[in-house]
Amino acid sequence: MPVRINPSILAADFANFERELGRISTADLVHVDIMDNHFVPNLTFGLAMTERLQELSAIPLDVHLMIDDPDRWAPGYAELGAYSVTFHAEAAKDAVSLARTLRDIGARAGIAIKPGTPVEPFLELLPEFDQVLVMTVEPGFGGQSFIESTMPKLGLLREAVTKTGLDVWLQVDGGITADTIVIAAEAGADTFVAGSSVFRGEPAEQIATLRAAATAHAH
Ligand SMILES: O=C(CO)[C@@H](O)[C@H](O)COP(=O)(O)O
Ligand SMILES: [Fe+2]
Repeated sequence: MPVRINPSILAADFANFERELGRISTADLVHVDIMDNHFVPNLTFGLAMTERLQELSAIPLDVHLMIDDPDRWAPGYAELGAYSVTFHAEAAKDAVSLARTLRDIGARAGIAIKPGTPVEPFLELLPEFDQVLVMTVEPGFGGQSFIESTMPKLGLLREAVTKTGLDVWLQVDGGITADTIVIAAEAGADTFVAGSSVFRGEPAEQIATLRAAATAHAH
């Protein structure tokens, strides 16, 4: 199964995004964390900065919205050209309707769940989404430790995706390193977000290491 490695620019130098994007050119997508200091206790940036990243980036954008009222804001990220737009189930008023809007605009539609949110209610909704993001840390900050107790959710998702034959990517985000990526790949993930572990070292080397480990253990 193909795997995808998506570095999170939350761990990059915010004053040098153009240079930082150049350091991750071997990645599949660039993960862009949008935080509003309401849904999570941290603040990053919004539409204007993302629009500029879309212009600068040679690889597609994987937008992760950690914001209240995604029903209002998410379509704007699809309209600016983001390849994938993922919003949180806990914040959305009508997740299915929002996913349909995102797809109509031309983006892949993703739904994210926090570590404490059960996955079962979403299994029958899988045809409505292109990606499910199982958060492996509490959303809000980079550099946290991987929460392994989230892994059974991936098992359920992988089983449902295999059974239905749908093209739904299963993403993990938070605390992904060369060690934890093996656990997540074995559990069923195929799309991996990594911030600190990519930007802390030499990004091209880190991306290659993560890709090799995930490929060796993916389903
Ligand atoms: O969404 C988030 C955090 O809420 C992430 O995308 C982080 O940016 C991942 O950072 P690391 O855990 O890999 O440092
Ligand atoms: Fe993220």
